[in-house]
Amino acid sequence: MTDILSIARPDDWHLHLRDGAMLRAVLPESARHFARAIIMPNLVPPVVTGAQAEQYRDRIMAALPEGTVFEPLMTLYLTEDSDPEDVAQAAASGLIKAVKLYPAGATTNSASGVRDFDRVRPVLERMAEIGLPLCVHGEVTDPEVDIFDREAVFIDRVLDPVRRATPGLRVVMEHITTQQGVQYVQAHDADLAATITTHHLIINRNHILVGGIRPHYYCLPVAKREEHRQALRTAATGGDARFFLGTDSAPHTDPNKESACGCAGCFTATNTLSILAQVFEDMGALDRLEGFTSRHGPAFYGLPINSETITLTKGDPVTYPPKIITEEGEVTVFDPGFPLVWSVTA
Ligand SMILES: NC(=O)N[C@@H](CC(=O)O)C(=O)O
Ligand SMILES: [Zn+2]
Ligand SMILES: [Zn+2]
Repeated sequence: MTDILSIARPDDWHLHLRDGAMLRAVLPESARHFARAIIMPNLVPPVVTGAQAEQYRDRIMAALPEGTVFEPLMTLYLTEDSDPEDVAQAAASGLIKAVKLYPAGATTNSASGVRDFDRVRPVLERMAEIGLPLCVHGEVTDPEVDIFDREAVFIDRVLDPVRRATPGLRVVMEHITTQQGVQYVQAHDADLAATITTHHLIINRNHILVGGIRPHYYCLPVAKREEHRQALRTAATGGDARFFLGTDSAPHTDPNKESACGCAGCFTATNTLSILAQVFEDMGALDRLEGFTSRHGPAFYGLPINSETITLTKGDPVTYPPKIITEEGEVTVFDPGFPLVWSVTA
């Protein structure tokens, strides 16, 4: 039985760091274990231009505790007014590693997102030319579509047509939650990949709703039926390089979660690696953890694998703070519902 595991230092390919006091409080939680992260641009106002991304990157670096090494990989928020030239320049300078597509109204801070896909065609075509990936929040916003079907319908109605219309466009389906998402990735080539979150490997929709409503398990896309969670676990642990970790760790203060209209997002930065080690052990796939956390993502983004390593050790139950204290309020750390026994020891 393996109880010590050394892997290349992980990266997080989908992370919300926010700004100001929240940024200062949550950044150390990610930087402790992760070398790099794709930083989501859904601030208020959103990070749309190269200049805004540069300023945001500087604020992140300024918030980094002394002696900590962490590289934020910046993204731009795609709007109908995004300028293809600005996007291309930000990519050429190495500042940004992707552009993020939010359908307008699909999730937290997505009001500036895309309504009419024809209006972003010039940007998408430019991205295809230069090989810059598009990260997609894949849910339709049509009020007629049931919230549990919004990802599957998005694939048919939006994603597949956009990909056909833009040959060569590299796409990451962010935080997939369905069997349909897994199958869509498997059916295509290496230009299409998907991130999978930690929490979607742990919870299904019952965890949110049975025995009382659990606001800290509410995120978007919302967790689906158990069969979908099983499909995600099989995909994440199966060794296919098109699936990699994007935690989607998304802090909201407790009052904003525990509310009559609670915000969507699970905060998993603190205990993600302990949880993932348990998932991979349960699936008999500990030898594939490194691929998911540390190798597949860099391969897709064309970046080197981190040369440092971290060590996971199985032993006494891991203690972690149930809440992170911020100047804006407390943020509850995701509770996987079982004791964690894998700790990051080095
Ligand atoms: N995942 C979430 O439930 N929330 C994210 C937005 C997102 O990734 O869709 C957030 O910014 O809070
Ligand atoms: Zn999203
Ligand atoms: Zn997200």
